[in-house]
Amino acid sequence: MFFLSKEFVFDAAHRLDKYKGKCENLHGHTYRLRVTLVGLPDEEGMIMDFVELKRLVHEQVISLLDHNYLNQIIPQPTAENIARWVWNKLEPLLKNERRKLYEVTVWETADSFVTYRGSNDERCAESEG
Ligand SMILES: Nc1nc2c(c(=O)[nH]1)N=C([C@H](O)[C@H](O)COP(=O)(O)OP(=O)(O)OP(=O)(O)O)CN2
Ligand SMILES: [Zn+2]
Repeated sequence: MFFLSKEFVFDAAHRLDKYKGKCENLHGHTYRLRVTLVGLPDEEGMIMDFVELKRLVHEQVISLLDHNYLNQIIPQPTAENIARWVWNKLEPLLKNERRKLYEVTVWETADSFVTYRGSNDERCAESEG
């Protein structure tokens, strides 16, 4: 099995509702996003063409989030909720008979990040973003 990843960067503003601290105030981050697929190469030797993955993630995610106010798009936009939102956007578009989305990682700062691997891993009832 192969794992294929591509990373992206976007800048956005957010605030965390009911957060007791500085993050309740409007502020921004340069977010980093990593999308990872798992699968087997096709006859061209690719799980997925990096060029096509870049196009898809830009179209479905980056173009919506970059230089935007995340609270207008994702309720309570923590790194967790952003990662799940990205997963929900991309998962149906990436799967075929040889590959599927494996994980989504969102860095809020250089040393703070969350990885999401889909609803099978979730144990809590949550509101979908
Ligand atoms: N589990 C989570 N915890 C926090 C999140 C989150 O998304 N998931 N988000 C925040 C805030 O957005 C905050 O901006 C992040 O704060 P922090 O990690 O402290 O980042 P800083 O760069 O501001 O850290 P400094 O050490 O002050 O430079 C909070 N928690
Ligand atoms: Zn923040």
